Amino acid sequence: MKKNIAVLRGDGVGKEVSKGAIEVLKTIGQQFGHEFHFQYGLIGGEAIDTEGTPLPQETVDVCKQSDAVLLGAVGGPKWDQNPAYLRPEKGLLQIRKALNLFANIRPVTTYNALTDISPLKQDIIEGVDFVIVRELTGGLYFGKPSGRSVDENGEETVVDTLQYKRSEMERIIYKAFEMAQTRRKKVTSVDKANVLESSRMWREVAEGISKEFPEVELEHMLVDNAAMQLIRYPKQFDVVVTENMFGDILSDEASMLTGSMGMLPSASLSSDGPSLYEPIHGSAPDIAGKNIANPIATILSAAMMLRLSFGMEKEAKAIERAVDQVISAGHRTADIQRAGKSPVQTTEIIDQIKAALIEDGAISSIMSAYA
Ligand SMILES: NC(=O)c1ccc[n+]([C@@H]2O[C@H](COP(=O)([O-])OP(=O)(O)OC[C@H]3O[C@@H](n4cnc5c(N)ncnc54)[C@H](O)[C@@H]3O)[C@@H](O)[C@H]2O)c1
Ligand SMILES: CC(C)[C@H](C(=O)O)[C@@H](O)C(=O)O
Ligand SMILES: [Mg+2]
Repeated sequence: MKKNIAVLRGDGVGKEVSKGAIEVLKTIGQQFGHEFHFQYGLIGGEAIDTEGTPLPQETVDVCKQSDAVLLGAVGGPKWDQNPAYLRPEKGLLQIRKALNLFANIRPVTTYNALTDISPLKQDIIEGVDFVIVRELTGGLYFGKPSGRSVDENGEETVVDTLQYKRSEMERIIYKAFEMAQTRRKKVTSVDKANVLESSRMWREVAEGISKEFPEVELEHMLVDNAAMQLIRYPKQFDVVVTENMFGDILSDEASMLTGSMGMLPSASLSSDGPSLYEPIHGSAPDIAGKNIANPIATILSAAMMLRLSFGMEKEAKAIERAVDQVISAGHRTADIQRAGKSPVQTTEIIDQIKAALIEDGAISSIMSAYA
């Protein structure tokens, strides 16, 4: 198969981790006979510096012409004091809107080999396997009005608006039910219905859609409780669906069940065009440029791209198996290494994953499973 992949490397570790995903995709292409063409676009801080905007039109065009988009991460202290329209993160929100990436799928799957670095008891995290379905193009991030003003007494006032259309709630909750149908048939809808009107409508919509999926169990959970339950007993979750900002916060928390922010991939699915794949983490300025970032979240995001955008299930599984092999063999970047053991560098673990694909049989074991 021939596929065009738009690559937005972004800032900080975004560049280092996206390199890993590209190299792994190239290896998969060679091994399975696919032609992946990579076209690069600017986004975030780098785009501000060179083009004067966090999302140049050319980048949007490259993405729209692609079959899927791979993104590293944006942001960094250099741009933290910039006005809102010149923040790297603005570019990320704009590309999500421009490509209608309404559904952000964030799978949380723990690796048994990594339970040794968790402060949680092994039986709590072993076998955790759930998905956060985060609404991505609405809510507080996009509601209007938003901004500052000065009232008649000269006092500064600020407003952000949590706004949703019913149809925006319907499509994301529907997606969650569809996914639950193919999994363990449970949807946990997370909201703050004891306070927010938007959450009360969210609950209504969830109840309505659940009637179309009689075999899927629906439960409602308040977001503060959900934050606690994620740590107390994460195995209770199958599909968690929630609005934009709750999903952002809960997924960073959930990443620690897997050991690190550097382990959690994501897919941002479009309603009408190419989808985008990115790690859930940011540009990690504290470790950028040191060759120590964990590229696995981005490599697993590439696997999601193969599965969800290209229908390449075997290829996706081969990557997941290679990652598992490398971690199980004890090769770990600093964020997931045990105290006293020496970590491997970003470029080393990328090479090890590529080697696991080719030499150590991750591909051949997948091929024989499918034979
Ligand atoms: N999707 C994105 O592009 C995205 C996501 C989150 C944050 N950001 C931006 O990134 C910048 C930094 O934000 P932050 O520090 O709050 O969040 P962050 O996710 O960049 O980092 C949080 C912590 O996790 C660690 N970490 C993150 N990714 C890692 C990896 N791959 N390997 C090892 N450790 C990793 C970092 O070192 C840091 O200690 C900000 O400008 C923020 O807006 C961008
Ligand atoms: C950088 C920021 C706008 C972004 C978000 O909140 O969506 C990030 O935290 C993420 O999770 O992708
Ligand atoms: Mg986030």
